[in-house]
Amino acid sequence: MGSVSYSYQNSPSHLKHVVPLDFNSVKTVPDSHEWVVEPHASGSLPLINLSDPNAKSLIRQACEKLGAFQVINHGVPMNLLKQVELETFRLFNLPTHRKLCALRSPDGIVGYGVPRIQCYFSKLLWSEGFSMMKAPVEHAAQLWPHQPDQQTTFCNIMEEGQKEMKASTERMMKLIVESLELGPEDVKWLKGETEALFALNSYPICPEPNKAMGLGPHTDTSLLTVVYQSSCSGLQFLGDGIGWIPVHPIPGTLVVNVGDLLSILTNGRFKSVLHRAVVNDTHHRVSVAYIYGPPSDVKISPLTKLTDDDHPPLYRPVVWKDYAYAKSKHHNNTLNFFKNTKEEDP
Ligand SMILES: C=C1C[C@]23C[C@H]1CC[C@H]2[C@@]12CCC[C@@](C)(C(=O)O1)[C@H]2[C@@H]3C(=O)O
Ligand SMILES: O=C(O)CCC(=O)C(=O)O
Ligand SMILES: [Fe+2]
Repeated sequence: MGSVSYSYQNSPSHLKHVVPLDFNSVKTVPDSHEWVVEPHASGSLPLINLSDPNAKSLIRQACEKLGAFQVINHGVPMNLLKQVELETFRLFNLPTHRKLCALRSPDGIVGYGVPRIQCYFSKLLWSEGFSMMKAPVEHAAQLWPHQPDQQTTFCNIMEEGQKEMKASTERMMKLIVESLELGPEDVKWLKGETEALFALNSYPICPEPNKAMGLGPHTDTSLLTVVYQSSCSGLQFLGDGIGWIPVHPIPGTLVVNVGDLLSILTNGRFKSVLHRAVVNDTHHRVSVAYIYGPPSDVKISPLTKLTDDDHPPLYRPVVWKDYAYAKSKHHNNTLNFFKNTKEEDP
């Protein structure tokens, strides 16, 4: 990958779903990236203090009603979040040819490239991403080949960020389980090696933000996704009968949303909520998502205690990997694809 400016237009067609547009080189939104962006509504996300004695029931209500909320007192140090953000800017501000040295393989999950959900949409997205699991040692060496100190700093901060996000997410999962009047014995696998993906998202400044989309409407495949979006808005959740609810950033908060697997686990009680990220013409926005799922060998199915004769299990058991694979085929219809078909009476 020796060449300098490597724009999407010049890339072979099989790379169009992997190599992002060279956003700095365009003054208008090209046809390939032109979206009709529905305007947002008014409204806000519930803000929950994790130290509040009522946190449990507030989380349950938020997960049942919208499927998303914001948290404070989440335990992740503010200073660490700022450092993760700084390193995220360092990465995305690298020249395009350098970022392409850490390109994700077309069927891979980790590395640099367009968001994996690009394949759901006919129009291209105004964003780029970098995902990792644990410390991205090899990718850091490709991104900063002549700066070993920067490689170490990047890896250390990303590792620490994942460690703290994991602890906070596990605390919220515990509250969720208790809020459903269940105990650790009902979800023994939560104590095992849960899997997680750390995804850095970048939304370059867009000359015509009403004609482009950062991340198109999607639900996450995870159990829970926890997002740090710093001081720039862009993330919006679709509320039933409300429309796109923008999340105005409050310093130090994290945004949490229910993913498809948690919706399956709760037999549909918790909503896996559609969300999107819009772009703007003044700020380069970044966000950091901790995408938390079950251990790789655990089949997720509706919890027995949440089902009975009147509430039969709505979904078939599935492991995360198979669910994610099905999602690349069925997109936002994947939950329906895993629905139990009602047996006919004899
Ligand atoms: C295990 C997962 C979770 C995926 C799909 C698959 C691999 C890559 C993940 C992400 C990471 C970036 C945002 C997202 C929306 C995307 O485009 O790719 C995520 C998506 C999801 O949460 O569904
Ligand atoms: O950029 C954001 O705020 C949203 C990111 C997101 O939805 C995701 O990573 O799945
Ligand atoms: Fe998402």
